[in-house]
Amino acid sequence: MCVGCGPDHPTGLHVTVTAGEGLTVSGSFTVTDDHQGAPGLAHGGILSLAFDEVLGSLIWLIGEPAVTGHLETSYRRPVPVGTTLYIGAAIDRVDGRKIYMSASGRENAVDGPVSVTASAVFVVVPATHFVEHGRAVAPSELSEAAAKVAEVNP
Ligand SMILES: CCCCCCCC/C=C\CCCCCCCC(=O)SCCNC(=O)CCNC(=O)[C@H](O)C(C)(C)COP(=O)(O)OP(=O)(O)OC[C@H]1O[C@@H](n2cnc3c(N)ncnc32)[C@H](O)[C@@H]1OP(=O)(O)O
Repeated sequence: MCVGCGPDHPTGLHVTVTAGEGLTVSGSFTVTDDHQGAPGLAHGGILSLAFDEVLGSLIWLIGEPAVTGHLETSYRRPVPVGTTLYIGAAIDRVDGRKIYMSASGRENAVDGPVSVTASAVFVVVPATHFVEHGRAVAPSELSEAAAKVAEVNP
């Protein structure tokens, strides 16, 4: 039910992400009428969510839970409704619990014009973070997340 990536989420972004070489991922997000801000254009906050999602996917490669500490987004070109953004993201460096990441989103092709760039600091947290701070979740929700780590990075 993740609003960024959950395939069954009725109003989510349905971002898809694939692991790449090294500590990289690539994702895509198609902007629909549900994501409009100004007439005909994507809302910047929605684009920021798509980037948070793709950047957040990098933590599956590390296998440690982490949360977004800081996310900075630069909007370089307007993104029309109907665009598919191809988002490439990478871990640039790790400093203690801090994971520095960056990403760029290109319009309608992996080599299309750059529309949005972002950088982020994710902070590694213990798995208990989600239990202590989240609403009560079924054990199956956490075990599904743990299984995803094993699947992506055996
Ligand atoms: C049985 C297995 C179960 C596995 C379960 C896995 C489930 C995972 C499922 C799916 C995950 C993928 C989903 C991705 C979704 C997208 C990501 C999101 O939307 S996350 C939500 C939004 N973000 C928050 O809600 C954070 C809220 N903030 C906090 O919780 C804390 O402030 C936190 C953890 C970020 C830091 O708090 P502190 O007390 O733990 O850590 P301190 O000691 O303050 O900082 C540690 C280091 O980090 C730096 N730091 C802290 N906050 C920072 C910030 N905001 N920006 C930059 N650096 C920061 C500090 O300067 C410090 O650095 P120095 O070690 O001194 O060098």
